[in-house]
Amino acid sequence: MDFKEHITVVEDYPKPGIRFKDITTLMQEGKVYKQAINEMAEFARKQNADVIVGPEARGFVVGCPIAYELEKGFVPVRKKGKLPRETIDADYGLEYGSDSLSIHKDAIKPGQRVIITDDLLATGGTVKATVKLVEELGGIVAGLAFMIELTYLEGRSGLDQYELFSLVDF
Ligand SMILES: O=P(O)(O)OC[C@H]1O[C@H](OP(=O)(O)OP(=O)(O)O)[C@H](O)[C@@H]1O
Ligand SMILES: Nc1ncnc2[nH]cnc12
Repeated sequence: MDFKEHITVVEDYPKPGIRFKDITTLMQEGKVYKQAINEMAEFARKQNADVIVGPEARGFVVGCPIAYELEKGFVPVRKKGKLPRETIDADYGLEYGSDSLSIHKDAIKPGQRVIITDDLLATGGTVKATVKLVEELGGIVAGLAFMIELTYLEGRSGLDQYELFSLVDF
């Protein structure tokens, strides 16, 4: 299936010079969305995932249905201040800003095999902060799965030790 033709490129959003890859048009097509999730879930299954982790907000859009399909748990990584119990935090930068991400301290058990999912890999700031949180809790990062990879931003660099899967390259 050609997933790329269902992704809309929006010029100069949210800032001049950014070509925003909008997955909402792909999500509107039920069969296309399902097929995209199935392919990502297949990767997670092959990596023997125990649990799926996804960063707010678009990481939930891909991570939750993958977890559901595999009958595994889903752990949300949220922007700082949004999780109600004790957290650990990590700062990060992204293509159009910077922020801080949090995970509940008891969300991952040491030795669990974790797949980190998100809609898109750009600079890699978000996924690297998420990897840091998972590893700090003793999780094993068994793979990283994205719908989209912006290869020109080289977000992969520094992630060579992890299995990385993406459905579509720009
Ligand atoms: O590789 P990076 O440079 O870190 O960029 C990728 C991240 O940017 C977007 O999220 P954003 O922070 O815009 O938040 P949202 O999902 O809440 O829209 C996207 O969903 C990824 O999480
Ligand atoms: N170009 C882009 N399109 C959509 N989401 C993004 N997150 C970071 N860069 C992005």
